[in-house]
Amino acid sequence: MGDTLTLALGVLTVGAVGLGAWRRWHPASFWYGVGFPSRAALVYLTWRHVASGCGLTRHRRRWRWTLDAVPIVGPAARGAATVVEQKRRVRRVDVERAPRLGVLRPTRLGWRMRVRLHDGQVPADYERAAEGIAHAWRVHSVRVVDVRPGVVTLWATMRDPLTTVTVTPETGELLTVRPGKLENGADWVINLRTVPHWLIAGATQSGKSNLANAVIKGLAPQPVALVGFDLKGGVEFTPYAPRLSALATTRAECVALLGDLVAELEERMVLCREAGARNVWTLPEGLRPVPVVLLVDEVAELFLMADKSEKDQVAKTATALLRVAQLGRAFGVHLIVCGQRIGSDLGPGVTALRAQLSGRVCHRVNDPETASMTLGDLNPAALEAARAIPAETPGVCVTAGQDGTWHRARSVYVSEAQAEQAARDHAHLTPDWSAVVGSAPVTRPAVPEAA
Ligand SMILES: Nc1ncnc2c1ncn2[C@@H]1O[C@H](COP(=O)(O)OP(=O)(O)OP(=O)(O)O)[C@@H](O)[C@H]1O
Repeated sequence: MGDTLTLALGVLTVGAVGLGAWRRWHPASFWYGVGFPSRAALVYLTWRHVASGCGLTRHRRRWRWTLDAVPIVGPAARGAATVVEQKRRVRRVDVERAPRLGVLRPTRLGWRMRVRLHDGQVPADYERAAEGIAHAWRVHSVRVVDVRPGVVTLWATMRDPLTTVTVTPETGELLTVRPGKLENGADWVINLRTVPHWLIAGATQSGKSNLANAVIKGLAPQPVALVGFDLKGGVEFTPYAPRLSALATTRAECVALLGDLVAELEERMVLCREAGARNVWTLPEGLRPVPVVLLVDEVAELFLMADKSEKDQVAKTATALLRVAQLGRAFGVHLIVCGQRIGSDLGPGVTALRAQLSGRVCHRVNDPETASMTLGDLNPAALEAARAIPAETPGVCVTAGQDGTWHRARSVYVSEAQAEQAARDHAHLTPDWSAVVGSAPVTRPAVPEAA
């Protein structure tokens, strides 16, 4: 029995050592052959040491057989034998108990397994230990996911899936786009019907515009009205004008468009009330108004004022944007708000708006306050992950939804040319602003000359 066990452990260890060399030239083959069983065996066999090193074990008093009563042979036996006779064979001793591991389940990029928490432990203990566990298991990262009472799931990934991202933003589903990949290898999906409004923060060159490109490319083929607020003088969104129902490039134009949208929301409210529906999605299909997605680039520009004369305009903008955010979920108007810096110093309107934007994306940011504003109220661990995003990986971000989960993610690279092409290809789907809001267009985007 002992020999068989030794042989089995030997085979598994040799397999694990061989695996290192094997993976170097053929990473895709990791889970075949000896890779999976040997890795699983190593995880289970070393778990007690790993848990001990990461401070996750607990000491318990247990009855144990001891070697105290084994007779001593050799020169020391003389004189000692009498003492040994008096010792007990079974004693209560301190033993270190590691948290119990569940079944190791392979995933595309690694594995996941449940861990039963010791009494008094909380998931945060495992979040703190995750980096240590990742080093001990020699994997890219370990994340704590799927927290249930008394149990957490550890998700280990062998390599960073965000190094190269290849997905198509178009999903074919209304108000749903697939802008990139999540760290666990799954597609990153933004469903505006589930999470209606999004706040996207990021320093310059962090990948905000690229994400907006992916969103535009994903939404362009859908029967939705796209509206742009581009206070960088229109340089970001003007190229997509063929697919935009309206574009505002100054604050005055934004105020006018927001006025239109608020009036439209009020009309949709009346429509729903008369039809006995609680929201536009429960209306009969023929009555359902076209969904509107409002993209705001550089939100700080909406709130900053150079002098007191702009105070009224800023207050109007903030109130209207807040109303759109509050009422939009039920009445099919969605906000995607981007900004380099989002801080309470921009005014109380920003904090109130943030509370309504339940979807959050935080790229690399320059100041901790922006990261806290974007993620801090949802999950402090996500905040740490966002602060650790390096400058050399544009597009990498931390995304959090209203369900409390968060992920590292990366948007797929969508060049301006690709997004422009998508806007031109689907220009025929652009609803006229007057048809959308039932009023004459205040701001019609100038369609740029085709190259
Ligand atoms: N997901 C990505 N994959 C690869 N490269 C990316 C990705 N996202 C952005 N980039 C590259 O990073 C650079 C900056 O991206 P982007 O223009 O989107 O940043 P930004 O945050 O909008 O910057 P700014 O605020 O200055 O406009 C671009 O050259 C872009 O090609």
